[in-house]
Amino acid sequence: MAKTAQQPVLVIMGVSGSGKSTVAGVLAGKLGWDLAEGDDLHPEANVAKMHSGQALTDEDRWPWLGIISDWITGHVEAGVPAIITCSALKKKYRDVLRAEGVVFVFLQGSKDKISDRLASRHGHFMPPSLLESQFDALEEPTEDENYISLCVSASPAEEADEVIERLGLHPVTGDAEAGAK
Ligand SMILES: Nc1ncnc2c1ncn2[C@@H]1O[C@H](COP(=O)(O)OP(=O)(O)OP(=O)(O)O)[C@@H](O)[C@H]1O
Ligand SMILES: O=C(O)[C@H](O)[C@@H](O)[C@H](O)[C@H](O)CO
Repeated sequence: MAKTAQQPVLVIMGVSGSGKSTVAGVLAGKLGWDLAEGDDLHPEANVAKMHSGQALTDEDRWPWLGIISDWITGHVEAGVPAIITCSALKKKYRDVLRAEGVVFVFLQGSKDKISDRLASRHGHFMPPSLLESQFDALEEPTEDENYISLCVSASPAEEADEVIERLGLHPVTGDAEAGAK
């Protein structure tokens, strides 16, 4: 079971299309917490590379993970609870992000399910053709990591409520249900 610190930082992780941005947005609204979108922190060259249909390498990802890690550390040190999205596909990437109070929220879904979602998503730089490489890179979190995993079959509001309930968080609305409306 994941340990929840007084002022946690949640890293919403998973392959492209698993719903990280969507769930993080709903959660941040319900909790009233700071939110950052990991995609917005990529160096421009990374975005251009993905847009052109090429998967990122470890070398491409390190500088980006460094920026995300700094954002996390800033919040941990200031004692400000927060949510950030980051694919965090490999254990060695999560090792860079891990800090006191960090909880990984892994959005887990089948390739078919996520592929359907990507097929109906428009206007995003990440092409659906890269999904295969995302699953190839994925190393699911293991027991020694502070994480929970969520099956991505519920609505975004239900998924957010599940995170709130399982981590014992407190929505600003006073009631997880009320925030879903
Ligand atoms: N719980 C859900 N139920 C149904 N559709 C969802 C759900 N969560 C997200 N979606 C849809 O799936 C698509 C992918 O979601 P989203 O963009 O949030 O994923 P992501 O993991 O942030 O992707 P990326 O890493 O590529 O930015 C979007 O079109 C979104 O509207
Ligand atoms: O690690 C990676 O390959 C990248 O971070 C991708 O996962 C993208 O950032 C994102 O998912 C696309 O929208």
